[in-house]
Amino acid sequence: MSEARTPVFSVRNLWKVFGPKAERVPGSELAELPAAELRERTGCTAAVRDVSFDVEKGEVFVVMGLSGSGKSTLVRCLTRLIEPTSGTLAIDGEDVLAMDTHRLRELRRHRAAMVFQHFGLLPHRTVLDNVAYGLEIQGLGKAERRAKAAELVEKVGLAGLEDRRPSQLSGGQQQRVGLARALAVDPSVLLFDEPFSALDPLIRREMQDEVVRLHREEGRTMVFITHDLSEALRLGTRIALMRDGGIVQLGTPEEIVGSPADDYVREFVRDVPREQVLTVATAMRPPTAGESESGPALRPRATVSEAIEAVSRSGGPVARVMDDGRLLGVVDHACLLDVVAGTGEGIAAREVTV
Ligand SMILES: Nc1ncnc2c1ncn2[C@@H]1O[C@H](COP(=O)(O)OP(=O)(O)OP(=O)(O)O)[C@@H](O)[C@H]1O
Repeated sequence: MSEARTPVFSVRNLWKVFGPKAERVPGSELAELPAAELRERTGCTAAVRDVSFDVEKGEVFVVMGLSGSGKSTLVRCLTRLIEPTSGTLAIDGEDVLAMDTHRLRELRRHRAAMVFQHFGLLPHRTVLDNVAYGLEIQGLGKAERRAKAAELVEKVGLAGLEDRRPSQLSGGQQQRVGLARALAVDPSVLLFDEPFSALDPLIRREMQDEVVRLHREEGRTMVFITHDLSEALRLGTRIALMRDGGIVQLGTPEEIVGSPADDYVREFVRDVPREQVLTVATAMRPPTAGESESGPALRPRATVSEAIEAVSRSGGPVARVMDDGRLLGVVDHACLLDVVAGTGEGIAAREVTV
């Protein structure tokens, strides 16, 4: 595998079982038991069950699921804040389970920085010093770390508040300090544990925009835990949907909403406005004679909702899906309505390579 393609995290057959003699569960017939029966017979809880995935460089990998599905345990296993029971785990190709204490500390400080829901700020330090803290433990000189911290404070939109203490900030502002502090060490991956769930909806939205912006501008790799489906759909390059410790589906927002893997996922995404998630690349069909000449042009990533607007504004029968001047297909009223009504053939049947 070439270096550019090495995943940031590579996780295979990972288990975390809490309880007495936990290591006897993975791979045995106990592993097949439903959660309640396993608990009854052994006193153990399988918080993470045989999970495998890669986190690719530059993606926002969302871990989503209801309370108790195993999200926090899984993400804490990635830096061994929780020790996995079995399986393999690598960061940038390096075996995390083989790391000694020193190397692990280095991993958590420099390579995989965590942003928590409870910001974990130092109450007696100013905003600037809280951000500089991560650099202090890295051994940077005072002037250098204050300059770098000031830059980051500005980046997360807190310029002017450098000298305040955390208690003098709103929840959203405190969360921005936490984010700036995590960014200060320039980690290869940022891990977010439900960072915005305590914030009110407007501030939460602002923070989500901040994550989208960071991702777009810096291509940061992020692992983001949430139990909120709309947050997952908004932020995720891919989403791992967890249930009872296992991943029931891993895919793009469009795949999860357009082709749910089973009834559980289908129920989970039932109320999602499909036209806002599914793209014209999914909805389109081949053009018939004459259709390639006119009609508004859309990018393949345009949502069905945007296509509906374009078609209705143009008054014509179709919109064309174009990529770099190349016609990929067209969408007409019927294709678009199929998506809204959920009566289409589904992504798998229709998928067109773009
Ligand atoms: N230290 C522990 N000892 C025993 N069981 C635990 C421990 N930590 C977590 N669990 C159990 O593991 C399962 C997964 O918990 P986890 O906190 O990972 O879920 P979660 O999806 O992050 O939930 P939430 O959204 O509520 O934070 C739950 O059944 C939980 O009770």
